[in-house]
Amino acid sequence: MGNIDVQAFLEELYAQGQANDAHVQERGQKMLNLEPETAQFLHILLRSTRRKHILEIGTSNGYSTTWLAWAASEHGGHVVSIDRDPHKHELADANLRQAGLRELVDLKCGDATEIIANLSGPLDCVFFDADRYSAPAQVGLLLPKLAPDVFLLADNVISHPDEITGYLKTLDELPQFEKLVIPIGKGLSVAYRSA
Ligand SMILES: C[S@@+](CC[C@H](N)C(=O)[O-])C[C@H]1O[C@@H](n2cnc3c(N)ncnc32)[C@H](O)[C@@H]1O
Repeated sequence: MGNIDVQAFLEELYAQGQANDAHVQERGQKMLNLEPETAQFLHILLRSTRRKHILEIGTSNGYSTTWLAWAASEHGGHVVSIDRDPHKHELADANLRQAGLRELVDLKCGDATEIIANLSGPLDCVFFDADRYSAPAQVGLLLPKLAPDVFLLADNVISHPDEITGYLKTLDELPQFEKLVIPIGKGLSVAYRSA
């Protein structure tokens, strides 16, 4: 991972994202980074449970991806992260290089549902942070690719309750999963199935 101070890098990257989002008008140009406390919670969760095969849907400029890859780096894991925006894909590439974590991340550029259809498993953690309307179909495609012991995580439960309803309903149809919503940041849905 090199000698970089990843925590300091992440603080700077978050500040850059906030500054960008304050001045750009178009939503597609905003970075919409995860709240730092949510990102840190994911980092602790993934590190402590030694997640090795992590999928992130919604890379943006790589802020949350860096947190996930940093967690994975502790125990030989890796991350696949998807975003359809080529400019953000390039930013994430540069940011992960700067963080010294690029080799742990497979960045994929394109529509998440299409990419997921061709992805191989097993995955032991999926983090949904993109187009919430597509998430139910993505869960369906991912089910056969999930490890027996797996987390399904999704942000924006409190901030976008209407948009995330379909995803939460889909989770309700999966009785093997224990679920809760943590009121951290914009509201994090945590679903866990044990082996
Ligand atoms: C909220 S941002 C992700 C923020 C990022 N996880 C972070 O914390 O730094 C959502 C991202 O999802 C991407 N996105 C939205 N819908 C998508 C889709 N259907 N397929 C691929 N990417 C998508 C957008 O381009 C955007 O960069």
